[in-house]
Amino acid sequence: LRNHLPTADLQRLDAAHHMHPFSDGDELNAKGARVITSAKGVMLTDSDGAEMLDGMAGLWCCNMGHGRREMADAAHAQMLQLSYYNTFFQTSHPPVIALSEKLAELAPEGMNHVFYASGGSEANDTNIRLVRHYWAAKGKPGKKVIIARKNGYHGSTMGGASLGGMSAMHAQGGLPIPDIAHIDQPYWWGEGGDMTPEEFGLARARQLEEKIAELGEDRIAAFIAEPVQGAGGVIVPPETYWPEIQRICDAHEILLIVDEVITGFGRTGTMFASEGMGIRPDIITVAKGLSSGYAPIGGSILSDEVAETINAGGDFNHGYTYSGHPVSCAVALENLRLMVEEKVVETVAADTGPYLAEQWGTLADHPLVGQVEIKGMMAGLVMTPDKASRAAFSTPAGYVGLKCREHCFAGGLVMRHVGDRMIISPPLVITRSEIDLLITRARAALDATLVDVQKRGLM
Ligand SMILES: Cc1ncc(COP(=O)(O)O)c(CNc2cccc(C(=O)O)c2)c1O
Repeated sequence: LRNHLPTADLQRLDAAHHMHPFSDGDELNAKGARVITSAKGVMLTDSDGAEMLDGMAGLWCCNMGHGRREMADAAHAQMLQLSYYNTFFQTSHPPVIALSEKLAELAPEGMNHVFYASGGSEANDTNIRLVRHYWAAKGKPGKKVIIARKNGYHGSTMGGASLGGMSAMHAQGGLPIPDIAHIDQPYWWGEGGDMTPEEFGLARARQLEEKIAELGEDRIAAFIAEPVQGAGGVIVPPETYWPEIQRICDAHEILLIVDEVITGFGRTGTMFASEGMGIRPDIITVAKGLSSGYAPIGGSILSDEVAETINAGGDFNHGYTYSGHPVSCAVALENLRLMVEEKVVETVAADTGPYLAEQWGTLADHPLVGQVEIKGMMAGLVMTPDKASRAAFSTPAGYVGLKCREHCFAGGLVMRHVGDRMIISPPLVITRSEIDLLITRARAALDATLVDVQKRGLM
């Protein structure tokens, strides 16, 4: 597995044979990738033996932390028992049955059926086809349009990337696919102007009602949104936003898809963010924290009404080879068992989440920081040259963010940048002392970035 090659050799082979996601290949290959070789708890180790605090839980997914032996044992046992069988052709297997039963137990009331995928993008592709099939089964085949939001993120398949509102993704591959519409995001700091957050939240939610009227309710199938935008930069919507979205979905015959790929399984301090934010989904997209990243798995948790309509609608001609993969299901089941047994979500809600909020909040006094936002254990801050005017830096978006990210890595912390916002989403098992380490390293990176910014005369 090439675990013990020197870094330079690993980087050379990586550059020669591996195409990376979301990367500028030549730039990365000239520099050489950072090679992560092992991880334990919240700590990563790279091929030079350098240790880093994994402030991003991998990619928002390692909720239970890295290197849990119980997960390896669950995978090993299942591989020996039944390493693969499909769930097509009227077959099933105990791991997918047990996981589905567990998800029905953990999901919000009245959501008792799961369709599986290998990740969040595939699950959202399922959702596009499923909601269109749902309305056809209801005798309203014209209801095809799905409304989503600019700067939302729903994956990188043709469907997922089309639902997403990232223009750089749409520019490659002729996206979005037909019958996908976007409204603005509820990002007050960047787009709120002179409105109060409360006014802004209502205004942005009402764009949904305006879009429904513009396109015609008889053409709209669903609205999809993340409770809190993740890859968009941890955008926590104003309090007024979601109740208004819910009112609009209730008032008009459209399904509500809540994409909880990031926010699901404890990330915001409740098992699902929907519960904590009073949202009543018809479909919940899940992935990431479902298995804590130990094995690829995603899915769509359906309301009873949606499931019953699909089940009564004849053949639903959709599915994947690895829908309900037995090893992924066994690993996910063990992940959820550990999460519940160790009361991880309760601890996030009552102890480490509030502590992280308190410590993350101290960064608001840093000269570079405009606003800090946090929901459970996903947090963001925006860097600005002028807090009062909420100005952006004159450099291209992301220039200052990239500087800060490099200072983080140099200081032993993985913190993500989205534009000039810095974001964290640590493993939910992070302790108070590890939070202290995270904050110390984040502040040091902000200090070093401030020096860079002042040297360049950016503030
Ligand atoms: C809300 C949401 N929905 C769907 C997906 C797609 O899941 P898959 O990747 O498993 O197909 C995601 C994934 N989120 C994601 C994936 C890759 C990178 C980053 C980033 O923040 O840089 C975020 C996501 O955050």
